[in-house]
Amino acid sequence: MKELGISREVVKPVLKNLLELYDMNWKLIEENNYRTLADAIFEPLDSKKSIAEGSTSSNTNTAIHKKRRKLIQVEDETEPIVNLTRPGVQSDNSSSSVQRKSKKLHNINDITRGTEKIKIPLIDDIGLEPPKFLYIPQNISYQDAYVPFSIARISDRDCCLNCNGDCLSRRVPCACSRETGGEFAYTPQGLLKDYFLNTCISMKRDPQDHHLFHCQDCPLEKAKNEHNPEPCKGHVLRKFIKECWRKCGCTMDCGNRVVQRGPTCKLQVFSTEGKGWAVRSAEYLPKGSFICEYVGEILTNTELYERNKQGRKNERHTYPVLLDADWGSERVLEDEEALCLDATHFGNVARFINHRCHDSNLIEIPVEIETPHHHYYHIAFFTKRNIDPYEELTWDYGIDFDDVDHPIKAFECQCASPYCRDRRKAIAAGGTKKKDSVVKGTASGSTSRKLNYKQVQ
Ligand SMILES: C[S@@+](CC[C@H](N)C(=O)[O-])C[C@H]1O[C@@H](n2cnc3c(N)ncnc32)[C@H](O)[C@@H]1O
Repeated sequence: MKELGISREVVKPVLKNLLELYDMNWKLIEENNYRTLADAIFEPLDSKKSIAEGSTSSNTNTAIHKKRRKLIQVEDETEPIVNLTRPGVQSDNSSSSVQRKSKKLHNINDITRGTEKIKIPLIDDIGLEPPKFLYIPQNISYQDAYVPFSIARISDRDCCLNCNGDCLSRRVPCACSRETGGEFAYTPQGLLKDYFLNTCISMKRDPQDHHLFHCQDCPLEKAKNEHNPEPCKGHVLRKFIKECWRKCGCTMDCGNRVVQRGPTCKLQVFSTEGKGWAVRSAEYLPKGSFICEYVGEILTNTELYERNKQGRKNERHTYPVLLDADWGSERVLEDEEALCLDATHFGNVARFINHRCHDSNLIEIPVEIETPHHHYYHIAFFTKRNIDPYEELTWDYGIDFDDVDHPIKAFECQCASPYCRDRRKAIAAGGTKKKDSVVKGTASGSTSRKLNYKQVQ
């Protein structure tokens, strides 16, 4: 304790109380590197500080937290973190299921089980239920999804067979830059270029200002109401990043291969009060940094609908992501081509990233890697601005909190954004927000309210 700058005078009375409480059993106090003692010292300090700051945030980067983190070393849990429910039965990942259940802290040294190049610890300060899922570093088809990767399906126009080394250092950009207008989306430092990132941010923020594609037979509307679907509300034709791949002559170090190399920053999963598990980075991240992909099972929309139906009564999904960036460009999509990613049972670190309305610090961008056919693609998260160490990483799920028919039911949003779209909270608090202050039409039929958000961007 002295090493942490805690004086004898502070330790002594706490220790005395603990010994009395534990019938002089030293073993209980020594366990986990004197964690009980540390908790007993820090907890009253933590709560005093939160009261003084009027804050209940669990991730406040205070000196106390720093000291405590130093002491509480992450245990190496050799047990797999899975306790997988049988296929088809949803595990409950709603915020209610991730509430504080016991005082036992579930720290894990590396949730990836060595499947990523980096270790991703799970740090529990408050005693949350451990997550029930299996970590996978890459997407995998559940059953019916049609995801054909083949050399023959990549034309010579869609790859750079004759390149070698690093495509970014070529004087004339190669064929793989065509998707991004003849310029690569990445800088030599591996960040997304500003112009590209800013266009993606603007398309997400103001979809109504961009071209919407309307499907003739919208898979989303069919999932909501199979027999009498409403007309398609429109999908934004999203901008894609295109990375070099197997048919390209460049090396794995080529600057146009960022997402496929996997996460590299110091990510951590941590516990929060109210939102369950969350993700942060232990290091500073400049604007345009790649964080991770959204990895999960590749499902057809029908499979997702079936899963929702089965799980509806008592359990909830993590938030599945529709791969709808190109849906409207085809007249009718076959069912096995309308896909989504579901990270409920199998997923990567992205399944822990929480939602924040409008001013989230991450944005999800479609990435073409193995196939030029946009029924299937990757979803990659990039930072929208510079991010300080230990800031929670969030993205806007695009939820329409008013859409009661949506296959995925919205949760009660606790994002704390001044632009929060969840009107139920405002109404419960006696607010009088009117329906006409809402503008329909983001991708996936989600809703966005017209606020002064633009002015703060
Ligand atoms: C993709 S998961 C995110 C990780 C999740 N917190 C966990 O512990 O597994 C989505 C779920 O997290 C919770 N969640 C995410 N963002 C939230 C928010 N802004 N407010 C409340 N709950 C949130 C909801 O339960 C949601 O269904």
